[in-house]
Amino acid sequence: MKKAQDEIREVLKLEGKEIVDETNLHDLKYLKQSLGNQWSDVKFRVMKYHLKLEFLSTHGQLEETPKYWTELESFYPERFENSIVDYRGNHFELIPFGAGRRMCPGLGQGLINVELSLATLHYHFDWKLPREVRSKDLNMYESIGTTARRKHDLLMIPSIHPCSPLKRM
Ligand code: HEM
Repeated sequence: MKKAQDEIREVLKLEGKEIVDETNLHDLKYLKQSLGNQWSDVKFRVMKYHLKLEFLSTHGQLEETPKYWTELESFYPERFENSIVDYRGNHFELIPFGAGRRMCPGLGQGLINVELSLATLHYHFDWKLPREVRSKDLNMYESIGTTARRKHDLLMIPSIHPCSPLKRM
């Protein structure tokens, strides 16, 4: 998370901006790499807003293809760093949008939604687990379904980062 936040905050600082928009997304390389490892359904409350984000996972696919990927049980976005494999249906090792004639026509829109939301949340807030929860004790089971969701909600506590204009509100 820290690595993704540093990347976003650096990109916006260079541009003299305080809000992430679509033009920044192509510079967020680490964030994009980490999406391949994301799963879940995140609900949270920031000030008076109740928000819900859903992430789709490639975890199941990674698990099924141990000969193509290493460290399958780890959150390891760097695995995509020098990889020619993309998610656009050209490489069957990673097909979060499917492949072929029936692949997802909403790929572009879907990605922008996920990247923009995630980049915004990373830019404006630091996220911590509640004090009594240790990351190694988190239950990472997924529920069964078309998409891979967390079986148990993940509760995180946001605090506004000094670079965010929300700090001045
Ligand atoms: C991150 C977001 C998304 C992911 C991961 C995703 C993933 C997928 C997958 C895996 C399929 C099945 C492809 C296959 O059968 O080979 C699919 C199909 C489809 N998706 Fe998405 N999708 C996303 C967002 C969207 C959005 C935003 C839209 C519409 C605006 C959309 C519309 C569709 C439609 C209409 C199909 C059926 C295509 C067909 O059967 O010909 N998807 N999607």
